[in-house]
Amino acid sequence: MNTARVTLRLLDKADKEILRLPRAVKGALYDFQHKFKANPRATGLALKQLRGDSRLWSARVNDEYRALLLRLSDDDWLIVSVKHRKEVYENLDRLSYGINQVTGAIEYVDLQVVEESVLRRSAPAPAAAAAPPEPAQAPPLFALFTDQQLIGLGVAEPLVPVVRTLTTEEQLLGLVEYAPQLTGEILLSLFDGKSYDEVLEQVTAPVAAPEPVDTEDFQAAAERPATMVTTTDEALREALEGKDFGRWKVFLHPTQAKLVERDYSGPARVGGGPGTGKTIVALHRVRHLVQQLPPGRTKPVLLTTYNKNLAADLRARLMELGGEELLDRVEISHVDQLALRVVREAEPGNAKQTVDDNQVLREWRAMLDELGESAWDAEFLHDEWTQVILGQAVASRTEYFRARRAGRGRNITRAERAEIWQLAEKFTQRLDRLGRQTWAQVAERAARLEMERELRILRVEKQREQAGGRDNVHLQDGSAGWLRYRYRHIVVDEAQDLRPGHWKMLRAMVARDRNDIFLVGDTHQRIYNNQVTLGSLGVNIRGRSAKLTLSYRTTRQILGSALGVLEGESFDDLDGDQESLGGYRSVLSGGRPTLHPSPDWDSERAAVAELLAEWSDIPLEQIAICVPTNAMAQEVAVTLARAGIRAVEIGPDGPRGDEGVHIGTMFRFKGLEYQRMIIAGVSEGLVPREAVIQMERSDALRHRREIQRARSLLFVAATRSRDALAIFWHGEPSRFLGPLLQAEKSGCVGAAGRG
Ligand SMILES: Nc1ncnc2c1ncn2[C@@H]1O[C@H](COP(=O)(O)OP(=O)(O)OP(=O)(O)O)[C@@H](O)[C@H]1O
Repeated sequence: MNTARVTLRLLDKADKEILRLPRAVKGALYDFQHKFKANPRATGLALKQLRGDSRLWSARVNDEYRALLLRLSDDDWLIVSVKHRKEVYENLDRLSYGINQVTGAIEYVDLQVVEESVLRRSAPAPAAAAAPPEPAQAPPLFALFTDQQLIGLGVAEPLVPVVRTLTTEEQLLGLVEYAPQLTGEILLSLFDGKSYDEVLEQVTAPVAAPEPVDTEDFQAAAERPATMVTTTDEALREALEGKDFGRWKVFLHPTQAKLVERDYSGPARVGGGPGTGKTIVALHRVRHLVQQLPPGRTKPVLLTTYNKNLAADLRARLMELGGEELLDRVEISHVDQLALRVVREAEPGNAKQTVDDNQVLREWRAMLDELGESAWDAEFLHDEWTQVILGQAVASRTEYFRARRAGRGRNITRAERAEIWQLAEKFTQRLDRLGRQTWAQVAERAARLEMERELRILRVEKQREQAGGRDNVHLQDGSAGWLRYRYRHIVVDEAQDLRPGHWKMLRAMVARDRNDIFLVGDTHQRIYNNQVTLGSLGVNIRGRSAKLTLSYRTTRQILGSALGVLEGESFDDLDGDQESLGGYRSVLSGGRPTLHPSPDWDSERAAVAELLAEWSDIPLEQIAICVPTNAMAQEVAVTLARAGIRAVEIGPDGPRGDEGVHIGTMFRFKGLEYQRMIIAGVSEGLVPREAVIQMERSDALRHRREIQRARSLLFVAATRSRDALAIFWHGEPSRFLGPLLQAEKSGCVGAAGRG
């Protein structure tokens, strides 16, 4: 059989129509693609060119349904739609396809389908999300822009007349559902108030074709990342299987695809707001790197992140993406585990217990109490020790006198440094005596060990070079293993929360070569105090930094409110410069976040239980409740139990059970995602904590840093939700809710379910 020569692809958005097909037709479509690939001209398929059109063909899926295909070249075919037999020939003039001049992507538009979708939404409906109430005769939405401007931004040309008819947000959403991806992004950005220039820069430029576009060359167009297509059977089968079929596996956004496939001359970084698919990009990048490897049985690619939970999630998703075959070439490990392994490998006798930050703080407090030392607080000393002394691998008192304390808060005198040094030394000895070590110590130790190892590797390489490249130099290290870099590529997720020691360790684990380190992260979501400048840690990302801006998770309404939480803060880019969320957007729409004040904590919990009862239309596991403290999480659980609502707490290792609404502190929600989300206890004094508020007078810099961290925590919590977000508080609302409350007062926030 000559199956290899036929290529059959599926265009993004065609799957939307396909999902709506009757089940039996989906099954038939799956069989169809096999038959088609075996022989497109088999009589049963009745392949024929549509009247008067050179590229559009139809083929028989079953008695009733036909696939519409674009013929890209001889035997390269693209499914653009699957329609009922009767509809295929009726509206041929309403079908339009072409290559977008701006992006070079293949676009297919069925005007009939788009117009019907707009019309469906034209019925008078309750006022939608961010829009002001519609006047009786609303003006066209895009009257301010000329056709040429819209087309120049990348709007699909055949849709421009329909765009002209839109007067409401609902109609616009109707169009966006069936329009090519870029058209939707552009129109929603303009609708949300962005200027022409902003859209050009933030939406169009990142996906514009770098070369002049030949609008007749369909095969070249199919290969561009801008054309969102899939080819494999597996992907098509997934697409046919159901609603939640994992589009992330098959239809990367063009900006995502470019980052996945790019060849980088060194370390590269991808930033971007929550839900923009950074993790998805990291997973695809891993697969891409593995595909470039020579055959073998080793694991030269490391995929790492900052905690156990997230690492387990990465493993599960990578398995989904590429199965065992992919996992066989990738080591997945959370970064602390990796560091601990390095330390244990070097010190097999090290049986120390590694303790978390809470335990260490308790130990600091105990020591200060015993010493009768009241001039210093445990948190300050712990941070100073971890970030300055361990973070910069400060080895002596003299070095500590000279150490940089950038971003560390209040200035300290030389005499104070001497005191801190002495206390830190005492503390280290105390931990040693107790047979304990902290994760920061482990990271620093691992970094040192790996850096020494790298030096040995470099020395050997040099000797070999001097020996004229002959391989007669002993390459063995002390443990008799071959001395070489541990990995060929390292991919890091949630990079914003790694410690300096982690970065130094990772840097030394991989040769400084092309595509050595690929990291994704968002500093707006940094929830630990690990601010780093990657350049100073040997990870030079300058000139290889990019940003994703389209959220696939949250609605525009939730995203807008979440951004309000960050108002007034500035954030770094992991490398000493500033980073913004400019261009951050979504094409998903839904209700506005709702605000629920209560007089006290008891009534707030009762109100939470009431809302949950209203939300009984979806499984409880799709809902989460996020609160500021562990104690509050437990209290909410008790209230819910009394109301007969099942709940599970999220611990450090994930949810502690299978059934029920998830409850946890804000720290636990990183990397998670829910259909609906409740954030409770967002009161002043809890978010931010009273202790942080008090710092304003005693330590202004630290106060500012902690305020930023508290904002980030709330931002992370608010952006976990896909469809609905409800914010509860009692007493005075958190200062971070200011912009939301303001918006509500001025009528820009919806009243649904307001408490
Ligand atoms: N190209 C895509 N097609 C469909 N869904 C996508 C795509 N990219 C991402 N998603 C979905 O968007 C959601 C968020 O993706 P992901 O977790 O990778 O985002 P993130 O940027 O890492 O978010 P966060 O910073 O909040 O952890 C996931 O449900 C993912 O499946």
